[in-house]
Parts: sequence; structure tokens; C-alpha cells
Amino acid sequence: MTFVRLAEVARVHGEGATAVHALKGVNLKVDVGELVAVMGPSGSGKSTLLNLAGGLDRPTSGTVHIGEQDLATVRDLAALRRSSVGYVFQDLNLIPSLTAAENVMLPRELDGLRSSRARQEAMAVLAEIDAEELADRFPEELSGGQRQRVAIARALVGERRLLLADEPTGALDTHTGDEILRTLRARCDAGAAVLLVSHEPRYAAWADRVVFLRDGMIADSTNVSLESAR
Ligand SMILES: Nc1ncnc2c1ncn2[C@@H]1O[C@H](COP(=O)(O)OP(=O)(O)OP(=O)(O)O)[C@@H](O)[C@H]1O
Repeated sequence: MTFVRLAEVARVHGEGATAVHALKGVNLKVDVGELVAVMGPSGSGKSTLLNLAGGLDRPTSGTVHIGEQDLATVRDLAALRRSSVGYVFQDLNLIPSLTAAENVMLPRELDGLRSSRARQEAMAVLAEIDAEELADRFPEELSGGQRQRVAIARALVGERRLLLADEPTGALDTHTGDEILRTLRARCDAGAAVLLVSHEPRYAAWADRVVFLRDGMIADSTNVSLESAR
């Protein structure tokens, strides 16, 4: 079953002579339970693709569906994003005045959950990625790698059915990076759809499929033979 569908999606940044055609007529489906890795050179449109797939940006032309919903017709896109989509950005975006646990709780509290329940969920997901001991620290008290793990916990909390990860292993050592990939893979196997941008072939090996972008177009798409790759 397809969970995310991009059809003939184009995105032009700017206008006239300075216009940048970041994506040009991209078609992509990600199924429930599927992990798709997006690879490609710098500037090929990977982040633009992720932002469009999660409704953070709108296409210049073409359509994006999450589940049954055409994002162009969704009234409360922010609510849809909060309930269905988890993002791990390159620049982390943790709120400095909140502890790690409070950062992870925040999306659930915005969903209307009581604090005690949101905290329970936050602690469970921090435990899942082996980061419970970070719960009561503030972002400035964490290393780059620890911040990354907290940002990942925030993306996983709740019943997010679509996870978008842009270089989620960027600041992490190999062991922790592998742990994160194992967690993403487990979420996927439990029914999430995952889009992962990575420069590193070793992480792409965790994917079901690798999509290569070049100059805003899908240049190639390869199914990964999982057993041999991991
Ligand atoms: N807001 C924006 N305004 C103007 N141009 C943009 C904007 N966002 C992206 N671009 C341009 O669109 C193209 C695709 O950018 P994008 O960030 O999607 O590529 P990327 O493959 O993710 O690159 P990287 O690997 O360096 O993160 C690039 O030429 C970039 O400069």
C-alpha cells in the first residue's frame, strides 16, 4: 500500500533569470513498511524532495499525497504534519530553553496530549534509542551527536507513519549511526514509510530501495538485496 505519492512534481525556487529548477517532474511512491534512501550529489534536490514529501514546502506543479490526502487540498497542514510526519533535519532545530525530554514531548503536547502521557511517550522513545540519560539536559549541555539523537527521538515520538530523515547520521559515530538506522528500520518494519537522505552507501544498504537524484530528476532507482547488504 502506497503511503506517500509524488506525481510529476516540480519545484522552482525564485523567478526569471535567477530561477532554480530544484526538481523536475519527479514521480515517487513510498509504501507502508518501505525504507527508501535518496542519494545524489549536492544540489541535486534531495532536501527539496523531502520537504515536499512532508508538506513543508509546496510544489510549483504536480501533486503530493500522504495517505489518501492531496496536500494541496488539506486545510490544516500543520496538524497533518504533526500527527503523521516525523522529520529529522540537518540543523536539528531543538528548542534551547527546553530539556531533551521536553523537546521530544512537544509535538505530542501540541497534539493535545496531557503532559504526563507525553512525557511517558518521550521517555519510551528516548529509551528505544538508548538516550534516557539525556532526558533532563538542555541542548547546550549535549554534544552534537547527543543532540542528533534527541532530534531523532522527537521525530519518532507518537504514531508517525511517515519519517523523513535528512542525513540523520551526519554528526554521529559509526556505532550510533548504525543504531539509528536499526531504529528507523524497525519503525519501518512496524509499518512506517521512511525516506532517508544519505551520502553514505553503508546506510543506504538498510533501505529497500535507493533512488538517485541528479539535477532534480530521478536518474536511477535500485532495489536493495537486504540480506546480502547488511
Ligand atoms: N529556498 C531556496 N531558494 C533558492 N534556491 C534553493 C532553495 N532551496 C534549494 N535551492 C536550490 O535548489 C537546488 C536543490 O537544493 P537541495 O537543497 O534540494 O539539494 P540537496 O541535494 O539536498 O543538496 P545538499 O546535499 O547539498 O543538501 C540547489 O541548487 C539549491 O541551491
